[in-house]
Amino acid sequence: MRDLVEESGLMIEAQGLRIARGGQRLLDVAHLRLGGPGPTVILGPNGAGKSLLLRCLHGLIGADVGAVRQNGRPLDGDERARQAMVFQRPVMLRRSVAGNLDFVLRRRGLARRQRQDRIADLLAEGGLQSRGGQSARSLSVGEAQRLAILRALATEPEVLFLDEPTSALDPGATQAIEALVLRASTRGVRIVMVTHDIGQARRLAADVVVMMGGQVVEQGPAAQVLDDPANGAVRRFLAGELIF
Ligand SMILES: Nc1ncnc2c1ncn2[C@@H]1O[C@H](COP(=O)(O)OP(=O)(O)OP(=O)(O)O)[C@@H](O)[C@H]1O
Repeated sequence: MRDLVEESGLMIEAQGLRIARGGQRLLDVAHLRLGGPGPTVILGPNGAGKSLLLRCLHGLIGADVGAVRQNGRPLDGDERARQAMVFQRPVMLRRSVAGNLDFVLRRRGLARRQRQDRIADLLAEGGLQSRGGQSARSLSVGEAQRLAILRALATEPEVLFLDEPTSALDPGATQAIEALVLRASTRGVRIVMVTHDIGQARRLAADVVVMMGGQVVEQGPAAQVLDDPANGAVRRFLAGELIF
């Protein structure tokens, strides 16, 4: 397997992560390193543990045992501040579209003029130039997801976790999100994205992690994992068989 660490400044590493509830193993990840320059896509069927893993990597939930390290350091406040996360169904603040971005920029301590410039840039980046004054809660689902990503990008994260950001979207809205994510990746934001859409993994991923039954069953460069997986269950999943 290619060593992903050498290619990027930022490396996230999970070691011996285990979560069990009611005697059932939900997550059991022996070792995972995320550090390549392009997007990493975490792929797998429903209930595979993809969201749990993402939440652990972002420090939202702690594993029963095991640890997440970023750049060799425990995931403390300073390290977490370098991360942002966008959820499947983002919650918008009860403010305008611009107000949602302004909220984040204020917390970063930007002066009014700087905030205005940055908001204009972000709205243009997300194709929401004409929506700045509109209530964020009145946006379409696709527009709201774009705003959620812009709001995350407004924190200037080094790593952006995305949990199935296009699962409720049609192809056009999905394309707009994927373009936004790829531009962020090109600018150097480390993308780690969960999906169960194999086509999306093919379109976006530089590296792929496949999860099943709470475990990482395959990981590596996208072409290798998607076209020539070693694991039989992964082969069947990628071939479109119903895996559960
Ligand atoms: N707080 C919890 N308590 C008990 N079980 C949980 C909890 N959170 C998640 N689970 C269970 O852990 C398993 C993995 O859930 P997870 O949401 O990570 O799956 P997933 O791969 O993201 O699936 P999907 O694609 O459907 O979102 C599921 O069986 C889920 O019911």
